[in-house]
Amino acid sequence: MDIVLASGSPRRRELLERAQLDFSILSVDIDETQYDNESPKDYIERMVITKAEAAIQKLNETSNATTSDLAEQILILTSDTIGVLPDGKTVLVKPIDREHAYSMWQQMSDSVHEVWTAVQATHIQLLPITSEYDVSKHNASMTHPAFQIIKQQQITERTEVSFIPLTPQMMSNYWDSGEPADKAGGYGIQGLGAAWVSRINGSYTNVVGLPLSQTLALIKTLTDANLD
Ligand SMILES: Cc1cn([C@H]2C[C@H](O)[C@@H](COP(=O)(O)OP(=O)(O)OP(=O)(O)O)O2)c(=O)[nH]c1=O
Repeated sequence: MDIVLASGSPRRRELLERAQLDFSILSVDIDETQYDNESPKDYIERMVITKAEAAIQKLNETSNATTSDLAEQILILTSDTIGVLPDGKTVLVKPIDREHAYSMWQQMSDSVHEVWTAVQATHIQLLPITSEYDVSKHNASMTHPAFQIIKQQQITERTEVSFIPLTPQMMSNYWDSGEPADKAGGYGIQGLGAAWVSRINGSYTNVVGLPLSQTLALIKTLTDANLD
């Protein structure tokens, strides 16, 4: 079964490459706006499902054109990373601007927050589907192949991250580095952001965006269950 990492994140690609698996990349773009009163758990679970649905739609568009290039069975991996404050409700996402980053960092300064990464593995298979349609008012039907979900499974891994006290100068310098912009909570533990982290409790790769050993276990569960 082919593995497709449906992610535009270079961190996720680099982490999965460390497992020396064959996989390909499919970038998907979805609306990541949190609903009003949506819990962190509901939000992150919805994100990985929506990313998987977007990937299936993209593959189906491709399969209509070039079916022969695609494997008949694919395992799609989608992932989403958020920060969660100790109130258990406030979600830290990618900063939309400097002020947004500062307001998140003020709440994380000299405190502990959690980083949650959800991973969904979605096993899909190319199957014939029949669609009914109306040609010149005569009913007709057409069969064509499309990917359909055979099985899906999710995990969510949580890591505690402690931050040192942050000064306005530190925040200003860090924002100007450009590193925070595309990262949940506005920091990268794998980059300059490491200087702000005094301690972590849990998986490091989870903070970077893909809990590697847990993701590999998930892949194994789904592929073993479905391959001869
Ligand atoms: C906390 C933290 C997050 N991040 C990154 C991981 C994720 O790429 C990003 C959170 O945004 P996500 O929406 O989870 O992912 P993404 O938009 O980068 O990629 P995808 O196409 O898969 O949706 O923040 C770090 O790189 N380092 C960190 O320390």
